[in-house]
Amino acid sequence: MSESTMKTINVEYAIIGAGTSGLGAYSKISRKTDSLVMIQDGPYGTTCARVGCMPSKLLITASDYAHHLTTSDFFGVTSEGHVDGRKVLERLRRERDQRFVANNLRYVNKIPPHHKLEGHARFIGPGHLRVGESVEVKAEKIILACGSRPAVSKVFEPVMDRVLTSDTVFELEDLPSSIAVIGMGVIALELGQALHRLGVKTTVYGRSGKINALTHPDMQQEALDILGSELDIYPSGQVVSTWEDAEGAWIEFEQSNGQRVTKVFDRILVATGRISNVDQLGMEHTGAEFTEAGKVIFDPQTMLCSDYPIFIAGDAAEYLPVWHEAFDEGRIAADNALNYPDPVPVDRRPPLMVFFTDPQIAIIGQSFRELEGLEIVIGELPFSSPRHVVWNKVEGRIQVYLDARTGVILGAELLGYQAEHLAHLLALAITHSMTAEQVLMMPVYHPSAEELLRDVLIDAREKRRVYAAETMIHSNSVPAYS
Ligand SMILES: Cc1cc2nc3c(=O)[nH]c(=O)nc-3n(C[C@H](O)[C@H](O)[C@H](O)COP(=O)(O)OP(=O)(O)OC[C@H]3O[C@@H](n4cnc5c(N)ncnc54)[C@H](O)[C@@H]3O)c2cc1C
Ligand SMILES: NC(=O)c1ccc[n+]([C@@H]2O[C@H](COP(=O)([O-])OP(=O)(O)OC[C@H]3O[C@@H](n4cnc5c(N)ncnc54)[C@H](O)[C@@H]3O)[C@@H](O)[C@H]2O)c1
Repeated sequence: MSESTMKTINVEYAIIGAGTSGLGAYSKISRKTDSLVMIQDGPYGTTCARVGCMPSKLLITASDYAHHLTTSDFFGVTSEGHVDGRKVLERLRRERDQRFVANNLRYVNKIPPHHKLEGHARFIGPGHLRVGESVEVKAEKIILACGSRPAVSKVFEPVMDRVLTSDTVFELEDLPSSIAVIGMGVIALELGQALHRLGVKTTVYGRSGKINALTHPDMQQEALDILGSELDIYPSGQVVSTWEDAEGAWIEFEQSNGQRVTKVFDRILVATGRISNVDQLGMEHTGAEFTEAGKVIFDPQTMLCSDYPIFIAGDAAEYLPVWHEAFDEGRIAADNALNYPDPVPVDRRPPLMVFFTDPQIAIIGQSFRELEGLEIVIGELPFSSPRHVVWNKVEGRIQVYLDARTGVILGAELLGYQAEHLAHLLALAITHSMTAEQVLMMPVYHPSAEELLRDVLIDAREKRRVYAAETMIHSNSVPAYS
């Protein structure tokens, strides 16, 4: 492409990526100026709606129905039925495309054409982007909202025809007969359990032996025990080789005890984490600063990358790669791009994450690992209330971490049926630095799952009293928490 045929666009703001974070940034900046462009490589619609949160939850809901077919006998309700894999996947894509993706596209379609540019953006100099082969963008301030992609290691190269990731699994015409799920993170457990419940012969291969989102060893072990009682799990080891023949894709897995297991599968779902797309932006041309691991240095309170007029948001930042954080970060980045060179730091919300497994896993605020060794008490109970007994869903555990001196709730780890709801109540309490006593003032209906929250806070309160007596701390002493 000669220089003369190259089109150059000069704008004040460029946003790379039209996902949740990029659109969040766009909605703020476009209210203030017309001098902006949002560059999108690949289909519009966002990772969340197309290949992330929404299709995965649609699959999980179908699997819940399948699971009821096999568990309703307990209630004296005999049910018969079978899973039609094609229909499950057709309905998933229909709901996804007609509701979630369509909603997003309606918004994107309303964006004026001169604010949108399609193609792969990469830096060729500070503030200077090449988009595809024929367009250049010169921008004073740039927001990196380019998301992430699934990591697939080289060991799977011989079986790539049978490898799926979260980008491709929802496009299957029919459910596979068997699947190896590689990884024991959130995607592996959510999709692995859903596929298993839909009748796919599923084997999960982990690496560390732990479900690392939970950090208390008892919580990790209980989660593994419960999920392992339903799923075929090899929790620790590594895939040492793969090959394909007429039977399918073979996996040779070396367990941490040195024993090797070899199995054949129709498909392999690789869910071993995601890599930020920032590595494909040519950041070396920007002058930005990097960590030793090669990650762009940024301030999570402003999303500003060092002192350059570059901001980062969403999964690209690899900070808190969940939807509500991508949404927040897009807005924080936009506000600070608008304020540049005077960024305004914001207090981030307490961390919150939910695994939509059964039982669910939820982590709020500071984890046990972060608090270990500090003056805390742990309220702890099995995840059971009269309501859970009624549901016949009594597996799991809840732990709530209190500042031992002040009683302020600092964090919690949950493993239990519909833990998401208690997790949100705890998130509210943590956001407002509430004490267990303050939460215990609210009315709690009987019989409700919230009775479990009340009871675990009473347990924490009692433990705090014992702690105070043992350490002679008066419960109204100077707060350690501020
Ligand atoms: C299977 C799955 C399930 C999930 N479930 C949940 C859930 O239940 N709850 C939850 O909170 N989170 C969930 N997440 C995470 C959530 O989807 C992400 O945190 C969120 O979508 C990230 O948004 P984003 O804007 O950072 O990135 P994206 O939405 O991925 O947007 C980035 C965009 O940038 C484009 N792009 C990349 N490079 C370039 C370039 N060089 N030039 C131009 N454009 C570029 C990409 O094509 C993409 O469209 C899930 C993720 C997955 C994969
Ligand atoms: N409910 C939700 O909020 C939700 C659901 C799905 C995805 N997501 C987002 O998507 C992101 C990606 O999810 P993910 O599950 O891919 O990543 P993850 O980081 O949660 O889990 C990856 C897992 O793979 C393991 N692993 C890595 N390399 C391995 C190997 N070679 N062999 C075996 N195991 C290996 C890791 O130990 C880890 O347990 C998450 O960070 C999450 O934020 C969120």
